[in-house]
Amino acid sequence: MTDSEVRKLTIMPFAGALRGKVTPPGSKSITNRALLVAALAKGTSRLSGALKSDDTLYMAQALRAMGVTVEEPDATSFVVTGDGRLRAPTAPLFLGNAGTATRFLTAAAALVEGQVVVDGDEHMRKRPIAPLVTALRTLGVAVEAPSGCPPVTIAGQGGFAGGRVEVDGGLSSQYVSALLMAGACARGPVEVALTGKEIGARGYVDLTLATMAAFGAKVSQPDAASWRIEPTGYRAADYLIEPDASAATYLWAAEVLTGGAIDLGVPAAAFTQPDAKAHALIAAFPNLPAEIDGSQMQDAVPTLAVLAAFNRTPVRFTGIANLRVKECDRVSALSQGLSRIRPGLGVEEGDDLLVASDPGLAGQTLPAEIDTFADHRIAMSFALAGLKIGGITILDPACVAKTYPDYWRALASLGVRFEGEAP
Ligand SMILES: O=C(O)C1=C[C@@H](OP(=O)(O)O)[C@@H](O)[C@H](O)C1
Ligand SMILES: C=C(OP(=O)(O)O)C(=O)O
Repeated sequence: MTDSEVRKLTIMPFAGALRGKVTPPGSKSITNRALLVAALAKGTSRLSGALKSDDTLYMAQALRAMGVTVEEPDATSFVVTGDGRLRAPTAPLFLGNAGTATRFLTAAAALVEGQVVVDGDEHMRKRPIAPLVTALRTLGVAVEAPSGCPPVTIAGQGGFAGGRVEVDGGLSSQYVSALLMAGACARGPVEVALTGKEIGARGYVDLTLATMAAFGAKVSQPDAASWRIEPTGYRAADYLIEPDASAATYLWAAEVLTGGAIDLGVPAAAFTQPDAKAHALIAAFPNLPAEIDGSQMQDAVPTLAVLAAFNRTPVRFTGIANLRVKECDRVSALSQGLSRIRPGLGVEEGDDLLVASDPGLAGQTLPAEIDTFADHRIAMSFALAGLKIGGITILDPACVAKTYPDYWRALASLGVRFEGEAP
């Protein structure tokens, strides 16, 4: 059976405690940042511990299409050789549903001499990019995105002068990261300022700044809502990418749900990514707090929401409005999936998600087909419910390839069994 033929996967409940060792793959966020800044550097950079998945392979492929040499000597390394310039690709850049690749390359395309079309799949074509387009125009970049979503057409003029730009990072912090990374290659200093004080997940901007610094960029922060980037360009570097914290949340949750012990090979405190904050909450299970603000650990919300279904008391998720513009509308997908298990288990209240917990769900058989809406995080989080409830079937399980192609193999290595062949 090929991956595309695997339409559904039923998780067999796991009676005991999950034990074993699973190393999460490399961080998607850091891999795609490092690939881009390495491509903008002069010389050869070796990225190790990298993620190889749909999102990072789309980024690598797009960089190759712009004249950068990106080699893959093994399953977790990229060797990137550039001459400090990106060239105009001969065809549109197709980036699937990779938000990072799409937003980061939209800004970097301003450095190209010639036209670049940034496009994605039907899901990406519904994900907003207008705030980034507006910001790039302020910097004098000729850019069009008629629908407010990809495709985006950039008429690159080989760079831009620099100056001050305001950007609304409310819907996505990736707009800010995109401007920061491209900013180091402008002809003069760039000041990026937030229009509001709010930003979806500030930790991702910190991740951007850390990667930029590792490749020689100089960024100062005049105040909490603005950054000044010097026109240094990037220096090639060897860079070790840490494991993916969002991927780790499924393993942490599987551990507490089954009372097991899974060795991730890296302590939670060692992660620098925002989702590592979820570890402390997961460790509190089955006594999760009555309210969880998901704004600073957004990609961990699906994990926490499914875990919350087994908590002692209900949990309200707040600060998650922008989950509606991720790979799918995650607020809706989570409430629908939970309510398929039991009506009313997940309820939307405005942009909040209310999970009506019930520890008694564990051990029951409640057949439910979970529509993943092609969203890897919906697939991976609802698989956790299947560890405790009989009859949980994940539709389109191959969608995990976006960020964690080995997910089903990782669960199987811990002893989890499936009905249907795992992709
Ligand atoms: O910068 C990044 O690497 C990311 C930022 C977050 O998105 P938004 O900034 O769009 O909320 C996160 O959900 C995404 O998976 C990765
Ligand atoms: C939101 C996500 O991805 P992206 O925005 O990078 O497509 C995610 O991985 O959960």
